[in-house]
Amino acid sequence: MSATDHRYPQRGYPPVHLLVPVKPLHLAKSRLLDGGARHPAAHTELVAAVALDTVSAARRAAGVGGVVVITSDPVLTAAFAAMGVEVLPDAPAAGLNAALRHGDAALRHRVERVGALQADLPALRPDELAAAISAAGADRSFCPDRHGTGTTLLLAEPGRPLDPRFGPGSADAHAGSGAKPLLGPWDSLRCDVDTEADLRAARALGLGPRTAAAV
Ligand SMILES: Nc1nc2c(ncn2[C@@H]2O[C@H](COP(=O)(O)OP(=O)(O)OP(=O)(O)O)[C@@H](O)[C@H]2O)c(=O)[nH]1
Ligand SMILES: C=C(OP(=O)(O)O)C(=O)O
Repeated sequence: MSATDHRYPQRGYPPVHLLVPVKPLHLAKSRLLDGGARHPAAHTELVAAVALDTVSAARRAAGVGGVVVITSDPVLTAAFAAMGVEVLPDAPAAGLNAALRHGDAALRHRVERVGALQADLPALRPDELAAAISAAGADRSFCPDRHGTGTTLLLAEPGRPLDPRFGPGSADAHAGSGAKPLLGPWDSLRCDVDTEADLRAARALGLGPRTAAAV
């Protein structure tokens, strides 16, 4: 679909509803925990703070019609509900892409466009997410992480399935699925946090308030 798609001549493109999957806190971000730098309780607090900052920033981005978290973690479910964020349980509990496909199916009958955003973007700036969504137009698109191998954002074409291909080498997998790479100067959108080095990079960009307090 081209950026001048005739279906959206006057009002621009439909807003995207972003699915944000998060593992149960005690299982999430094991590579950060393996660094041994913090106590398990501090680790879960940090992972929760990162997810909350990510979602909070995403909700404030132009072009985002809503954010729906996919998780079975009870602490996260309560925290997001308190923020007024819709939460879907993790089904069929068969990994990240299965959870996203399930969320896509749950949403697509009631929204025009679905996307997926990683939950580990603690420096995310709403203006950078908005700029990436704008650059996507109505095309199936993805934003590679700062290493160029992973994916932080995937946008389906309006009315089309998300067809997520997250996992090792997902940037190539998404490009191979016909998605357009979004390669603008959006450091905060590209800085997902898997390791202590990633966390330092995010800190240099400026952490969200909950993450800043947790580190
Ligand atoms: N709901 C849900 N989210 C998942 C699942 N697997 C991964 N995620 C989330 O998807 C995002 C990307 O996953 P990774 O970057 O590999 O994060 P992770 O699995 O927590 O990290 P590692 O343990 O270090 O591999 C993270 O926010 C995870 O919490 C899953 O099976 N269900
Ligand atoms: C699952 C992914 O995240 P990460 O590479 O951070 O594990 C991905 O980028 O597809």
